Amino acid sequence: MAVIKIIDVSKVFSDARRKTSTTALANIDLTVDRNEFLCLLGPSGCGKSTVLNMIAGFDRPTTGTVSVGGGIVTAPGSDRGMVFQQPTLMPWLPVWENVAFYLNLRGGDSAERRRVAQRYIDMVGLGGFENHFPSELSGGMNQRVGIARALLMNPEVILMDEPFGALDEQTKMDMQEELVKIWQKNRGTIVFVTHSIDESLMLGTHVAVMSARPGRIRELIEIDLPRPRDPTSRQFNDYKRHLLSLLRPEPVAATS
Ligand SMILES: Nc1ncnc2c1ncn2[C@@H]1O[C@H](COP(=O)(O)OP(=O)(O)OP(=O)(O)O)[C@@H](O)[C@H]1O
Repeated sequence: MAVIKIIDVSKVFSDARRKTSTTALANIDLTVDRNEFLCLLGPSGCGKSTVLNMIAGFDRPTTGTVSVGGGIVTAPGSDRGMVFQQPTLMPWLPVWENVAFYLNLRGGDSAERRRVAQRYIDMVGLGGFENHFPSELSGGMNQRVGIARALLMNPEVILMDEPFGALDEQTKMDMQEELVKIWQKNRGTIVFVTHSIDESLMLGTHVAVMSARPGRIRELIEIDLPRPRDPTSRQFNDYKRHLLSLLRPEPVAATS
């Protein structure tokens, strides 16, 4: 069943001061079903974040519609949790209060908020660090805090914008494994932006390959690989070859 529906969406950014405009997206159609893990893959500047921001409700399409759970998106909402490349934590709050941030906004019993937060802290493997402050944690651990905070909202969809982009290779692989485990356990729908072919193949049930600006969906591919995925397997590399060919610049027609 479709949770996210993007229908004929274009996005033009206008700069009144410079009197210029940029067509970031042109006529995008994309459907994401419940429990899918969709990776949006494409070169820098092709509009991946723009698509995610429109699903999140941070931005509006110039034409076309984006809907989540049957309703047209007009603003951010608690049905969509966002995880950014930099985890945007409150440095003055300990881990557990960062994770419980949205519960804190609602008020209520502190012991109960702490209990709920602990569940998600344990889920992302941060048990024992509840009372640490973000400055006392590594980049990967802070990113786990951001993921726990998004999971706690129990949103319909989780939107992730290159969440592991700033991490070293080893931490990135650990986090990918962890995220897949959490997704397998909780299910739910994830849209994950990346420019890494390997990352998209390690994670996605589907990969939507975007073309360079103006962004379009070149192909939506279902990834039929067993988990845990083996990046050295023949099937993995068959997909990789195909994705590479899609990401190569489209040939320009020759002129005489
Ligand atoms: N607020 C904005 N105002 C003007 N132009 C914008 C704005 N946001 C994005 N753009 C332009 O839209 C295009 C797509 O940007 P976007 O950030 O969505 O790409 P991306 O694929 O996520 O890139 P990257 O992988 O480098 O983060 C780019 O040309 C960018 O300059």
